[in-house]
Amino acid sequence: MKDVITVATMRESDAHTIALYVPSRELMYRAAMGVYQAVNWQGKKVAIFTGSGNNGGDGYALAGILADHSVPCCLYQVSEHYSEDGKYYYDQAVEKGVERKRFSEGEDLSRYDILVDCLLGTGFSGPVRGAFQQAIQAINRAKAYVVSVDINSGMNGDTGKGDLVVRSDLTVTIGYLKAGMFLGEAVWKVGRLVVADIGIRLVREDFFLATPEEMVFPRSGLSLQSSQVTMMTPGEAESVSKNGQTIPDVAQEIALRSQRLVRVLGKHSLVTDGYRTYFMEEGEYPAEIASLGEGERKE
Ligand SMILES: NC(=O)C1=CN([C@@H]2O[C@H](COP(=O)(O)OP(=O)(O)OC[C@H]3O[C@@H](n4cnc5c(N)ncnc54)[C@H](OP(=O)(O)O)[C@@H]3O)[C@@H](O)[C@H]2O)[C@@H](O)CC1
Ligand SMILES: [K+]
Repeated sequence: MKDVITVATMRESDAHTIALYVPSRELMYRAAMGVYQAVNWQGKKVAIFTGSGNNGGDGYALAGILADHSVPCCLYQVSEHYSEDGKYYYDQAVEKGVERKRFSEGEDLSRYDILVDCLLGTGFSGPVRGAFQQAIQAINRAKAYVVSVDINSGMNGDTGKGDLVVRSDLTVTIGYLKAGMFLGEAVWKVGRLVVADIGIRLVREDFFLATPEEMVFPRSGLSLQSSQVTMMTPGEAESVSKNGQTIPDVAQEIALRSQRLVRVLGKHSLVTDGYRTYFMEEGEYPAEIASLGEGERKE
């Protein structure tokens, strides 16, 4: 069972960890090292796309690590701005002789085997702006293997939504899984998903990724094996959402009011009793669980 968290929890946990335990620069290095360790880079031509925040900073730190391991890479900068830690690792990458380019539309990316997406992370909000749009389109058009760092750029980490989102072959999420990656269309934008543990102290637990056997509901005493399950589609949950509620918010509210489990169907179904909320891990499920609640779909 793994924690799945909201962007707010991730950002608070980052800040808490930085304030009390680990300097932010060290966390950024660990994030980049986590990405480095998740991919076989040897013999590959690599381009790293960087934005203006700390997600871009992860990319600069990765460029330095790749240079240390004699893996050639080119930085494509989509913004002229840097975070403080990002600038530190950018300067290091420059010192190490990493090639750099300002990204421009129509860039030929066909020579690269791996594209790394460090454009936008948990600081992203609203529709994708400016040159970031062209960069995301260029990454999605390319034939190369795409690695997204932390969150696929353009995706809202809480809802999984986004009009223009990087499609990755691999997403290395930093610290903890983010809820948006399991909701709606997002699951089809994320290829393989791995977590880079960088020693973030979690300030609270939100949701969990679990097998059906691991899903227990101590506060309500309800059980997935019982018949007390209301089934909903994501569209049905969204249709009753109010005041910006996300799908987990809606499901939790309905579960608490009805004192039943609510299961929102999807590649990773969400199951909640209002107190504990799980996303189902992929896998073969026993027939009685797979068919649970049929005929009980919410109208
Ligand atoms: N120390 C830590 O906490 C650690 C954080 N880590 C990493 O940092 C990431 C979070 O970094 P972050 O907070 O700097 O935000 P991030 O996602 O890079 O981007 C923000 C920038 O994007 C821009 N922007 C926003 N919306 C936009 C839009 N719609 N369209 C276009 N641009 C838009 C906005 O620019 P502005 O418009 O304000 O100039 C802003 O500057 C996190 O995901 C993880 O990867 C790890 O290294 C571990 C340690
Ligand atoms: K990203």
